Amino acid sequence: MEKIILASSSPRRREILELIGISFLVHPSDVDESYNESNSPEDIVKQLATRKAMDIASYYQEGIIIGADTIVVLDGQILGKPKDEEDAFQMLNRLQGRSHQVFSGVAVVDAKTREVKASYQMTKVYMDPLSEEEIRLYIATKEPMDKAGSYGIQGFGAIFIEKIEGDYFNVVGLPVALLSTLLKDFGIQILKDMIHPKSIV
Ligand SMILES: Cc1cn([C@H]2C[C@H](O)[C@@H](COP(=O)(O)OP(=O)(O)OP(=O)(O)O)O2)c(=O)[nH]c1=O
Repeated sequence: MEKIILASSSPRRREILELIGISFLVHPSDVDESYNESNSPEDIVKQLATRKAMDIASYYQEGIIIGADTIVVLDGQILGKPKDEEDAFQMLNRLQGRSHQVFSGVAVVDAKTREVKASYQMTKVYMDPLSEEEIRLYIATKEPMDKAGSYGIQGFGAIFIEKIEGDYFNVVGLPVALLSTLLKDFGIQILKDMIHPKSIV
């Protein structure tokens, strides 16, 4: 059976992969995550996911490497992770009371052949109005600081997400149904090949 390697430092991505019961190793990439602002959001997340997966593929003779990248898009402008608390405040102040898009790219690389398959998902997220005080209280939890758009739908942020249209896991950082489709292109069927015996109850 092929070894699966998650090229990510994100605990959320690890938890999502654990949810579906596959066995994998974690090997985070520290490649440069800069991008060309004139590219489309979908191209940016696919490129960054591919860059992370290709970087880690270079350490292995064989195995299937998974990379991912998530950004928030508001009025055509990309919001990544906040630089500091003030930046988080600015982002949340812009996002509150309206909808935005979350794009996640996923790339799967076969380390042996260097074949790459990359795709993306978009989820529309509606955020409730937030007062300045609420934004400051939320920032004080530190939850925003390592997340695109400065919020986590899976944490305290759940309190002010009114609804979403699209894949929830895409917002958290790993659109797992899309990943499953990409893995099929490499001959891997999660339910048939990969479910870890310990996860079956
Ligand atoms: C919008 C949103 C983002 N996020 C997270 C997902 C990603 O981890 C992060 C965006 O940063 P990324 O650069 O995509 O990922 P990362 O730096 O955390 O990890 P790595 O590059 O090593 O894979 O924002 C949430 O956890 N919840 C949310 O609701």
